[in-house]
Amino acid sequence: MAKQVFAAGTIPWRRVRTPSGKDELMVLLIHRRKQRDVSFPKGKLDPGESMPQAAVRETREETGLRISLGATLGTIHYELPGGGTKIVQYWSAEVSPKTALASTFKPNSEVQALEWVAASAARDLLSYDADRELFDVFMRLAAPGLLDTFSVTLVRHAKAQARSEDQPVDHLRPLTEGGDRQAHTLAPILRSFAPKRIYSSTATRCLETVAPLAELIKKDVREQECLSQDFWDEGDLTLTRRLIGKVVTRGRSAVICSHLPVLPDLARELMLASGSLPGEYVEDAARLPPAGFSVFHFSRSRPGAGILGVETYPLKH
Ligand SMILES: Nc1nc2c([nH]c(=O)n2[C@H]2C[C@H](O)[C@@H](COP(=O)(O)OP(=O)(O)OP(=O)(O)O)O2)c(=O)[nH]1
Repeated sequence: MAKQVFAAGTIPWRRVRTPSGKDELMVLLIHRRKQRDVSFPKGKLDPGESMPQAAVRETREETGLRISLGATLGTIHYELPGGGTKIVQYWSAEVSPKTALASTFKPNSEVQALEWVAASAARDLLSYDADRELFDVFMRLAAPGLLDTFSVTLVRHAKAQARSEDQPVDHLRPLTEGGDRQAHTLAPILRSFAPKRIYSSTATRCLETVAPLAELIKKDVREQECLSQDFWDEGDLTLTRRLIGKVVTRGRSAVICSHLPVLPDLARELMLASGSLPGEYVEDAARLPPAGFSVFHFSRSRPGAGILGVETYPLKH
């Protein structure tokens, strides 16, 4: 099979007030020294690194900006001059005034200059067709004002020990050693989406799955009975619906950890709370292996505009 090279990146954006008092959307372009081209920040994955982590790291290395990931923009593909295909996954990334001020960028051997340009002028400045197609996806979100996004990530707990004589209570089963490794692998990946809240089923295997994330981002885990399998078995979704409604209305990124049978209902509630179109994508996003997760993106100002994108990660560790 022809060589495939994986990379990840972002389209950093911000709004700037013009002298006439209007907000203008700006995007960040990078001018690379060696390639003499104009593109967006991105780069190859380090060994064992996930796409979301690489996108955040590469953006920081190339621009000095500490961003987190917004809406998924999908992947672009192009043939490399030396043979093989490059596959690059992108996200939009909002750059707040504080983040922009804290940039540590200095022209270096790779990136010669950074250029904030009006989004209306950016397309013509890009060097490559693939980047122009990516930019068109970005503008399809920007034009109707859907760039300010938040995400809700549904996580299936990591691999848990089977019920045994030592631990006969399902609710109290801990993670296996491998499950614990999965939980630690998950934490920095989930951090890429900057969750502000972590909700979990009260089951030990779910709490242990999000514990490393909670430690990493210094947030408490909000234990929710309604996310547990025991509660779900009783068949009343009233509290689950209330929780998902609250998360969507709040409009801030959240991680929710639960169990395989509960996840399809959580995904469906996300669909209903945001007035999204039904479809197989909802069930697909809930069919997760242990420690797998799906990130649902919504508009912050108009969550009722529906799910803007879903990305699913079956964690292979
Ligand atoms: N960035 C980019 N490069 C492209 C595209 N199409 C295309 O032929 N190229 C060429 C330019 C370079 O000669 C070659 C490799 O560039 P590259 O940006 O993918 O790879 P790189 O190793 O320089 O950089 P990186 O992945 O570490 O960021 O591919 C495109 O759409 N985007």
